[in-house]
Amino acid sequence: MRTFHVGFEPGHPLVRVRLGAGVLAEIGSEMAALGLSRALVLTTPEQAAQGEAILAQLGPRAHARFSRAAMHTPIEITEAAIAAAHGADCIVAIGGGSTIGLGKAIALRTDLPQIVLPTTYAGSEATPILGQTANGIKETLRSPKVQPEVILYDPELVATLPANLTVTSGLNAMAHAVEALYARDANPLSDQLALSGIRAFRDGLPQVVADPGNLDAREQTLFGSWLCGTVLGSVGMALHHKLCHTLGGSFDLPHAETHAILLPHSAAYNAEAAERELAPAAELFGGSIGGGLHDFAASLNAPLALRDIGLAESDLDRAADLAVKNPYWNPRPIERDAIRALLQSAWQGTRP
Ligand SMILES: NC(=O)c1ccc[n+]([C@@H]2O[C@H](COP(=O)([O-])OP(=O)(O)OC[C@H]3O[C@@H](n4cnc5c(N)ncnc54)[C@H](O)[C@@H]3O)[C@@H](O)[C@H]2O)c1
Ligand SMILES: O=C(O)CCC(=O)CC(=O)O
Repeated sequence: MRTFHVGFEPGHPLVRVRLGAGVLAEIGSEMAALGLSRALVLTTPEQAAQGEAILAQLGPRAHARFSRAAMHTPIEITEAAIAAAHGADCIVAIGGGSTIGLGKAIALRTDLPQIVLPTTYAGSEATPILGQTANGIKETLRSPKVQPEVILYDPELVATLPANLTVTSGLNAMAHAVEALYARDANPLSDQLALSGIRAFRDGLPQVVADPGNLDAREQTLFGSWLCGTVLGSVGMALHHKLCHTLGGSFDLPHAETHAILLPHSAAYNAEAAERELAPAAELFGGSIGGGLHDFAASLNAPLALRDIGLAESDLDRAADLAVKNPYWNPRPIERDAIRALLQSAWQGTRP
């Protein structure tokens, strides 16, 4: 089992990270080390039984369970969770980005410390970023208040992740790292974190798909998730994340699948403008970043086409309009016709 403490910017809290099979059993000792004794345990409805098991594990250190976490952190659910948090002195979140997002939203408003146990590869646990939705509009903020204090990565928790979510969630994590390579504020440390994260998934994902219970490979991919989440939290994102937020927010497309489908296309869009920055990643996928990522995703049976996850072809014009509406930095200029062509290609699932 590995334990380390990391902090990147002045004013941001030091994060305690533990990684290894069996670390799930350490929630109580982590609470004790922080002087905490009344945990609010968070899950989605689908993972309520896992939350119940944690309540039993924590015994007198358990305060209550709230199992209504939902994608994109709707504000009404946060308000209900804050009511359930009354009397608690910490949050224990077990789940993917949705559950961790709810913990962050509560922490933003209450300052309760967070102990998180990720069960997907999305990487939210490693960032000071919170996306939340009010009146159908999703907004993203950055604050040291939302960064979880303790992350417990237990490979046994991702071993139950269904094959499709294993693959799409892994590609979601890789997307953070690919965009970090050409970020305007990239630096030598973020480059190394990003490349190590991409490599961890390039090597580990095929192994966990072939053998979901392979705990060594699950640990390698969880470590990749921490690397990719950490770069997401450290440098700015560009075209790929903006497109995913547009498609997720305005067309209600599922988060991880949308990332998985768009990644080869957004990487290809930027391939020439960021040739030098992307070169080490392209090398990991046979020399072509867009085509190589497409082949990698196809080899893992990832969804490849937006038409297969609910986007209508008639939505592509509006999606392109929305994607170019608010200008943002990207290595290649954001041009409406080129974005429309990218979306067409991603809708059809064509190899870029
Ligand atoms: N703020 C950030 O830094 C950040 C980073 C990445 C993602 N996100 C946010 O996270 C959300 C998406 O998170 P996600 O992709 O992890 O999905 P999720 O948390 O919504 O989980 C998807 C489904 O899989 C289930 N699940 C999770 N782990 C499981 C497991 N091990 N076994 C069986 N079922 C399991 C969940 O209960 C849920 O039903 C989005 O809202 C996204 O915006 C935020
Ligand atoms: O919660 C969000 O949507 C913000 C974090 C983010 O951009 C990561 C992602 O899209 O995977």
